[in-house]
Amino acid sequence: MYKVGITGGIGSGKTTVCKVFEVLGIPVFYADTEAKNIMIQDALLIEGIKSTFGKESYFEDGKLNNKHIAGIVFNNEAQLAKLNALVHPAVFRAFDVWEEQVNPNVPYTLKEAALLFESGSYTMCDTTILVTAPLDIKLKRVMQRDQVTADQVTARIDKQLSDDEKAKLANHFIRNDEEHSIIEQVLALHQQFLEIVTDLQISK
Ligand SMILES: CC(C)(COP(=O)(O)OP(=O)(O)OC[C@H]1O[C@@H](n2cnc3c(N)ncnc32)[C@H](O)[C@@H]1O)[C@@H](O)C(=O)NCCC(=O)NCCS
Ligand SMILES: Nc1ncnc2c1ncn2[C@@H]1O[C@H](COP(=O)(O)OP(=O)(O)OP(=O)(O)O)[C@@H](O)[C@H]1O
Repeated sequence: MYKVGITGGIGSGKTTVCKVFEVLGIPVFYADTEAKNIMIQDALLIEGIKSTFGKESYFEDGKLNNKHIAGIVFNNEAQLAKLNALVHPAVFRAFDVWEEQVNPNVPYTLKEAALLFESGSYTMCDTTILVTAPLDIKLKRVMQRDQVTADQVTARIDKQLSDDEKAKLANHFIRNDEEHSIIEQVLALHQQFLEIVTDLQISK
């Protein structure tokens, strides 16, 4: 199955863009959401997180204490590396299981991941899309969506590759600012992917 990786900095709008692809019938694997599911379901991972970041990493009802973990890892590179090393391999495995179960008649699948390039998972995709938006728009969107401060958003931005670095690795681009329509850009890319997949099938 042809695999398209999609990424973008915090608040760039990658999830919003993926919802448009879903309307076109394209299955999307949401790595960030999956990471959160695994973090409350996988007993070994839960143990690893508790022993690394403390028992307060979980509430009594088993829910993840996002704020506690975010407060530690986004202020300390070494702690973030530990969290990534615990969570990312489990997310890679979950993607493989998900791919096996996808309807084989769909033309391609999308993998949405905030850290597609940083984690190296782009190497397992056939092509990639980078969603970009100006910094002031990203800050405004995330502060409004998550009720957080500009400093909290900036702490995460600082832990991700810059858009310039990501652009060197990306194959396709979607601009999600106030001047460009996401829908038109998604439709154009969808058409391109359908043509690529058809060409690949003919040359088989
Ligand atoms: C630290 C956690 C608990 C904070 O939860 P919170 O609800 O505040 O954030 P959420 O998961 O919705 O992520 C929002 C955005 O933060 C940024 N972000 C999340 N994790 C990371 C990370 N490891 N490194 C850099 N940025 C990150 C991304 O832009 C992401 O889209 C959570 O992000 C987490 O468990 N992260 C580790 C897993 C991970 O790496 N996920 C991302 C890719 S699989
Ligand atoms: N073109 C747009 N116009 C208006 N609001 C938008 C647009 N694109 C995204 N948003 C809003 O901005 C916020 C961030 O978008 P979204 O959640 O899709 O970003 P993301 O890149 O997935 O973020 P994160 O990395 O934090 O998961 C959301 O509240 C979304 O509804």
